[in-house]
Amino acid sequence: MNKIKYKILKLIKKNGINNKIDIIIYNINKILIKIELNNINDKKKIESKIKKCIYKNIDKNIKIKIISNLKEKKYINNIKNIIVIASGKGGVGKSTISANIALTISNLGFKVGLLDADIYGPSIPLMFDIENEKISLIEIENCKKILPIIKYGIKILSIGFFSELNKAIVWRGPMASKAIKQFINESFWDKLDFLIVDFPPGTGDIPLSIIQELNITGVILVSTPQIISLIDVRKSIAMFNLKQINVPIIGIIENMSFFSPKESPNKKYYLFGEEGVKKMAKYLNIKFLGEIPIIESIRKYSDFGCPIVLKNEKKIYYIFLKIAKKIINFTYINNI
Ligand SMILES: Nc1ncnc2c1ncn2[C@@H]1O[C@H](COP(=O)(O)OP(=O)(O)OP(=O)(O)O)[C@@H](O)[C@H]1O
Repeated sequence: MNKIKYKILKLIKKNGINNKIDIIIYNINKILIKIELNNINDKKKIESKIKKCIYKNIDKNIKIKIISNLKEKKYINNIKNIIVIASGKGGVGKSTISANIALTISNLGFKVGLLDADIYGPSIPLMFDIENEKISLIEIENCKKILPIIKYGIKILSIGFFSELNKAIVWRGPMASKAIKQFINESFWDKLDFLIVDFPPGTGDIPLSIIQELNITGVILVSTPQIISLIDVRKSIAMFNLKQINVPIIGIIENMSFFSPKESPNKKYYLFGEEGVKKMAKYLNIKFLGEIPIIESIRKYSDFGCPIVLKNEKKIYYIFLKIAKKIINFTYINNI
């Protein structure tokens, strides 16, 4: 047995696969190969190379099972891109940015869904004035599915629809990730080009277990320029970069960058510090996607249930348009 094991290891190395590998031979016809991967996307390619060389050089009737240290994430057929909007700290504008980006991408002609997965404070229903909407089910191929609510041309589901107002739900990691998974897999999104996910802030076990379940195309981080927010967002960056997680970071957005009073629009007051996110992005070699100033109407229209990009405020719309185009470009490059 050891002879065969050694032969297979040699063959695998000869085929240019240098990953750490362990081989268990049950009997001459059945082997298990454990392989250490850095990226789950390499699994299929390596698997087929290994199988090919064993079939060709040893025996084409051997049953080979290959397992890896990284878990394969579920791919959702009808959703082309899942974009997560995350932050280190709460209250930095993650939901505001999720809502406005979703609407801007939709305005460019894409089919967009918005999933409010922020179990700590789901605010999308308020921002879209759909707090009192009732969720309905639809039967598709003998299966009951949740029907997202359609508002301003996008499909929306929020964890807030399933919790009574003013009643806090005590979520645990597995419970939250199961609920989010159900939201994605057991809802009738139909075909989507983009599903924007407003993520719970931080690096606790809840965001972590959700990330492990989803096939995320890329993440966008949001931070204000103040030090306390930067410290927390760096923890989130480290989490997304973890070998076991390995979610591509599309870039970072600086929110509440500065304030310009109406009477002197060219003057900028850096209330939370100047260009903190921009500098950090450069230092960490992360793409800086744009800065959004503090503007009263952003807050006002969100509270009224109609995100600012739907209003005729060209300057703000162009800020979101530039960011949206960077996201779309990222997905084009990544989906090739
Ligand atoms: N650029 C901005 N200018 C003015 N107000 C803003 C801006 N960005 C966000 N806000 C306001 O700040 C508040 C917090 O924003 P938001 O709810 O989007 O943050 P969040 O990070 O999603 O918070 P949470 O983690 O609590 O869900 C909201 O009232 C929102 O309208």
